[in-house]
Amino acid sequence: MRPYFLAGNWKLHKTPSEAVAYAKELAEAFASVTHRVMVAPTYVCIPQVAEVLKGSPVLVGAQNCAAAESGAHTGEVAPAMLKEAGVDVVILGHSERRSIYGESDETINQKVKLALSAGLEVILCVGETLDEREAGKAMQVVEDQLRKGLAGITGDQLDKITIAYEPVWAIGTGKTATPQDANEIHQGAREVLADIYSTEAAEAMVIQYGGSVKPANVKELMAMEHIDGALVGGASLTIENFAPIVQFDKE
Ligand SMILES: O=C(CO)COP(=O)(O)O
Repeated sequence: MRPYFLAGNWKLHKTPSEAVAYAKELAEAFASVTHRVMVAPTYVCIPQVAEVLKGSPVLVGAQNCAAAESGAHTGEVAPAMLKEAGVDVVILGHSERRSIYGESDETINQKVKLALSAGLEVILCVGETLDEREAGKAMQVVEDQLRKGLAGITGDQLDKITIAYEPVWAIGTGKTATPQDANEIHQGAREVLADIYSTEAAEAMVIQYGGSVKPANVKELMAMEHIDGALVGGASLTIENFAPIVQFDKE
């Protein structure tokens, strides 16, 4: 059985004081949570949020990292710096990093390698745009992003990697892929992973769905065979929305 992994990506939201107050609510709400849970604040909030979540099962995420370990990279934060600041998991290859900041698969692959060597876990995001979906190329895009993002990553590193399938057209739009459509891509992604690594390795990999996940649709998404969790944006920003998502199977 793959463990469910529910993650919140706060994107460009919450000041340090707001983040700390919210982290306290999360620590209390998820003190005895059974699934894996993570929240990813902005860089400046990480040390304080990590302090609040110390001893809690809620993992600390970062939304990005530098593609270098140190040096002349103004404005960047290196994976080892994140690790020391209390980060457990880094989200890489998010569609907003790809589209707004022009990150290529090669840069993302470099980040994946550096993050793993710094002792961080990685959530590697993949997903097609609306044009690509309408052209019938969704699976092809996802396959390409997986192969390039994981280039040079060995089978024994896979337990530190989660894949997040986030169709770009479903992010922040209120449009969700149907559970069946999402499951189909997740299954295809698992077949790609089986081809690169092995069936056993692919079966063990956690694949999250992301894109307008909310309390009202989380249950049916999580019921699908190949959907093992969620990467949540907007609905991860309040306890009212995030708690029922994380505890989707609680009566
Ligand atoms: O991009 C996302 C998470 O990384 C999804 O965002 P929304 O849940 O706001 O659609």
